[in-house]
Amino acid sequence: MKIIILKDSNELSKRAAQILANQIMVKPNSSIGLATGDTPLGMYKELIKLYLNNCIDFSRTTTFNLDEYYGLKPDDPKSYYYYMYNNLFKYVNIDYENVNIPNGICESIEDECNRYEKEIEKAGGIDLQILGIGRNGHVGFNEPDANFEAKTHIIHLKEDTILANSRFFTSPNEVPKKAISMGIKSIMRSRKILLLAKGIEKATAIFQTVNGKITPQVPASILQLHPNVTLILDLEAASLLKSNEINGAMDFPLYNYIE
Ligand SMILES: N[C@@H]1[C@@H](O)[C@H](O)[C@@H](COP(=O)(O)O)O[C@@H]1O
Repeated sequence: MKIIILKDSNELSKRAAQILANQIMVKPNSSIGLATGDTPLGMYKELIKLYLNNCIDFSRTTTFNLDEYYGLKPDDPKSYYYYMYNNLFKYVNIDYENVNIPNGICESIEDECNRYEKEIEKAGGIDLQILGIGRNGHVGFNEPDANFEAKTHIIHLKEDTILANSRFFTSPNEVPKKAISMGIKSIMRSRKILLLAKGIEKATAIFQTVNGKITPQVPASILQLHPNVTLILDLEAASLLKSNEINGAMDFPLYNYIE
């Protein structure tokens, strides 16, 4: 694991956008795995700026979103389709043919999950997967007690996730109880992974991800087994990491990574 600690979320967003833009510059037909939530919003803003400055061309890029709420239509303002459209896609030259987001209103969940995995395969796998992290250590919507062998599947959301995500809804009751999410196996097959975390409420999950034992109770801990993972953290999310506790996760003492 490579860990980059930056002083605030603006710096985090800029750095993440630079890494993503570099991936597309080096390989214009890259497949990029995208995440939603509050954390990557700044990165999407930075990507739009880079696009408007002619620094990035999305025309040959394929995207795969990690997840979608089950039961929400794409035009529902709470859906992840709506989020992606309004926070990135409508501002850049992405070809909608190349945009993939699980269909939250599919007739058959099984068919939809199989279809999604086939699309990832057809695209040649994911080159760079962006991840956020839940405060309980979930990635995508792979909740604690995760099945590390799972590909795209339906997930029953935990109470903590429903509560945490209720900030985007008018009340916790409105938050869908299920979601379709790429599984841990789908995520672990990505060639590179970039996990972003900011804020003190992510500090424990980050500590466990980097330093804890690999366990389905902390789904993100499986990333310790991935050969090419970079964590970009702000100071608060990194605040529980201490250089002498990091178990070789970093090549250098922590302070070398604070920029
Ligand atoms: N399914 C998403 C995750 O992909 C995201 O990482 C998490 C954290 O979101 P935030 O960045 O808003 O804390 O929220 C949701 O549960």
